[in-house]
Amino acid sequence: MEMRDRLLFRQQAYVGGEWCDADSRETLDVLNPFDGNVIGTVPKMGQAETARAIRCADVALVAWKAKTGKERGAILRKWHDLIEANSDDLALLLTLEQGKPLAEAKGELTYALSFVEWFAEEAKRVYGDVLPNTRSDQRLLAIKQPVGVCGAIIAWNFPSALVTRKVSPALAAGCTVVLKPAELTPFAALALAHLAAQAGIPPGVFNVVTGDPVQIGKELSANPVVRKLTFTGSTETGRLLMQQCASNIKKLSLELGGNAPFIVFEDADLDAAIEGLLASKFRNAGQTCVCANRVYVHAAVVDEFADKLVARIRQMKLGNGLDSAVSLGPLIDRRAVAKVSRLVEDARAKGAQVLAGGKLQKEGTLLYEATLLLGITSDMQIAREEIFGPVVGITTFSTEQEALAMANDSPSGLAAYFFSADLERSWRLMEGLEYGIVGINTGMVSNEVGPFGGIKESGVGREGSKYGIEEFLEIKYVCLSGKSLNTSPY
Ligand SMILES: O=CCCC(=O)O
Repeated sequence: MEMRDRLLFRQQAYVGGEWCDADSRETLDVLNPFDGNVIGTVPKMGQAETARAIRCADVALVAWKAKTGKERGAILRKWHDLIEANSDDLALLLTLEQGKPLAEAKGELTYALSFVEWFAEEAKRVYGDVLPNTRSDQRLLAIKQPVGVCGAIIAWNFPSALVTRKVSPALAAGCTVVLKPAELTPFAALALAHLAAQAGIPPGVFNVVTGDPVQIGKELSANPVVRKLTFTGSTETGRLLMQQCASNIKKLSLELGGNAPFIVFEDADLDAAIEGLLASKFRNAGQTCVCANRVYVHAAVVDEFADKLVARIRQMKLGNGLDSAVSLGPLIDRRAVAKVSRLVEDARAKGAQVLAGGKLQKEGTLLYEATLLLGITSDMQIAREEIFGPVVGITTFSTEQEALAMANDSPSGLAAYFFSADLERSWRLMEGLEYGIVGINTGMVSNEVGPFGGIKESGVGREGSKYGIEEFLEIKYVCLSGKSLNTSPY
């Protein structure tokens, strides 16, 4: 399969409107997770190049924030249209570097586009407020202004959608951005930067630096010119970035790990629950922060649920994402395989039944089979850790209180799901779940309209939605005082 426009395959970083190499000329190899072949290389940049990109973003900020929201929105709309026109190529690139099946890669592009479209429109809807006076010789206002230069660091699991979910609201608000894609999946972001340039996003407004995550992350958090850092990735890295940003009290948005409970009550539509679980759990081979992670099924229906689920799991085809029959791609790297294998082996050793999968399809590959484990208990590692792989582990419960207590027994608080036909129970559960996102009778909650984000150790801030642009705006309170204001004859 070939790309129609090879120019989208950029192997240099994009800084201040120029395509450039690392000062050292060093590069990093990017591998196809399906076969381990090198797809290409990107510059191994560090602190100095990041500082340069920040300076470019700072210079570009003056003119970009001076544009009206409508003008910025129109440029974002052009970016949207170019991404749409090139989405087959972009999806191909995504499958090559990330491994997800091509149909899912196309789905990710649609999802990525939804954020650009949404924030192109939101750009013109940034309102302030006229506040009630406390004195008759004063007038009070709250106006909203762009935060300034923003750093963005994204994960490897959604290399396109995470770019647009962060960059579109930032640009819409009038901020400029220096983005670091994941070392494992940099090409999607570079292709999007290429299209941004074509769309007329001015030099320096959107910069992409590739390379050493530690050095780039340190500079983006320590450099005082960067006024906000937005990050998607692990809780561990989020905690470190939060500490680094504390030195200059930088504004932060963190989309961190989840450990989503998925509860199936005895009154649920079991077929719908199975479809919901498959959609949630096996999206991107289970490598999604909102994936169902701990599955709780009521004792009265667990056997029927497990039987039906095994049948559906056995229909899944694992392999090369470019093969149209494949519904499950490889894991991202050896570390991911090691983690999934450790969790499955620990559960098996402690008595879990393996009803499907439970191993690599072939040693030496990253192809981990869709797996179903029954009899998960709280002493097993899989009951506490985020799996980030195609493994369903079922725990049985008997009462609503028990299910809710187990669901909330986690330091994470991103997404939670449950299936029930009982309206009052649904309302109770929705309120009781300590999560930023709740899916009721669905396993798919992500879209541009819903505020995406977590509570507890899953992060701070919200992305997408009407709230997403607020993360890139500061409120300025204005108090205008004047003697003639209270003597005005009008
Ligand atoms: O894993 C992070 C993003 C997942 C999503 O946006 O649904």
